[in-house]
Amino acid sequence: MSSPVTTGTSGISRLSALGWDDTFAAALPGGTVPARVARVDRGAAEVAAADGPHHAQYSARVRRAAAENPVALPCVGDWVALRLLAEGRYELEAVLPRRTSFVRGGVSRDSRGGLSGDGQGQVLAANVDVVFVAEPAMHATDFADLGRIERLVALAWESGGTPVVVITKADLFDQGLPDLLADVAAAAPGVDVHAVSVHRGEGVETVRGYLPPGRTAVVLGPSGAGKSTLVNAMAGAEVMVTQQVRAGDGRGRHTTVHRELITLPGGGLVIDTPGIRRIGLYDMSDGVDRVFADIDELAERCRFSDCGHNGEPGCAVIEAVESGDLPERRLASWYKLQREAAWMAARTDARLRAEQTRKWKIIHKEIRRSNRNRP
Ligand SMILES: Nc1nc2c(ncn2[C@@H]2O[C@H](COP(=O)(O)OP(=O)(O)OP(=O)(O)O)[C@@H](O)[C@H]2O)c(=O)[nH]1
Ligand SMILES: [Zn+2]
Repeated sequence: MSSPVTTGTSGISRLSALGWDDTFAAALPGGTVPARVARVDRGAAEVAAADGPHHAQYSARVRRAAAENPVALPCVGDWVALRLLAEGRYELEAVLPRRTSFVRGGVSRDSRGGLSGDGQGQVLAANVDVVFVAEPAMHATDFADLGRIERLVALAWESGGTPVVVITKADLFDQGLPDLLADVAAAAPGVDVHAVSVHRGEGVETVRGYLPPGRTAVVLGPSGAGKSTLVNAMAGAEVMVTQQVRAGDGRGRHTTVHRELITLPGGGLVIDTPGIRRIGLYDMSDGVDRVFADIDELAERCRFSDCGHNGEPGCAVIEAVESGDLPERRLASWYKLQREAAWMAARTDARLRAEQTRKWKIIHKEIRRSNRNRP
């Protein structure tokens, strides 16, 4: 019997161009066809399947699961199982297990790479392989911000994807570029770093090389970093709306309103959603450890295993700062991200929250008592 769910060879190659592979195939329920989510609406998704684009309503099961935990909601980049209801009418029956995901709030990745946590997380993008962290060599009157790179690289690791730092607008900073690249490499150990000037056509091919057919990327970075310009250059066409920098303050503006899963001509995909554009710092404690692997390594030589590198005796990290081996800026950045990560965790972890409330009550009591005892 020929079923409507058969996918021919040309369909398979179209699917693999979208990132489909054996791992996803193994998770596909019987009697369904695979598709990738290109955009989500309330209760429905625009998807790309082997035979083209479809509009698919969420099944009752998907809606129930999402009501319980929003992480179960389909998001851009998800691979999903479609069931044919009637000629041309599909239902989105299941979200296939995500390989990577950008989650905002409340949820973190467990040791097996799955998602855990009891907070109200929201998945911003899924199954992203490469995370380009775009930072302009120079932007208005500011130089590249190493702290922002560290933050976004940590976020990239946390997603499960592979970060690649792209220093954009290299043409604006010829002189300092070698030093800058060395600083960036030190700020993101184990991460590839490239300089790009789209205006001069330099470095674009190198970055393009990370996106063969079927690989999916996001580009993170501040507004005006040149993200859209870079994607358009990689595409060889205008696939993203770029913003002319406003006269006067030299800053770009958010203008991208369009499809959210972009297939580059010649292969590779780019996810660009409003959420990904606004991504800041969410749950990222693992990511912080990884981006500060050098500090982690030094910390093994601290006298106390739980050393906070904050004036404890025998602290190898402080010693490294004093001897000049570790830039002081980097330790300051570590403090800051560590605090933020702890705060994010505290905010979303009910148990920890209760414990902190208790702690604060005790502290407040102490304060009140010491105030009372004041002469
Ligand atoms: N000098 C120089 N300017 C660039 C380069 N690439 C991009 N720009 C300029 O930077 C400005 C912002 O570029 P966009 O690509 O719109 O930046 P974006 O990161 O997508 O910005 P948002 O959409 O606001 O997030 C534009 O005026 C670009 O022409 C480059 O290689 N060199
Ligand atoms: Zn220490």
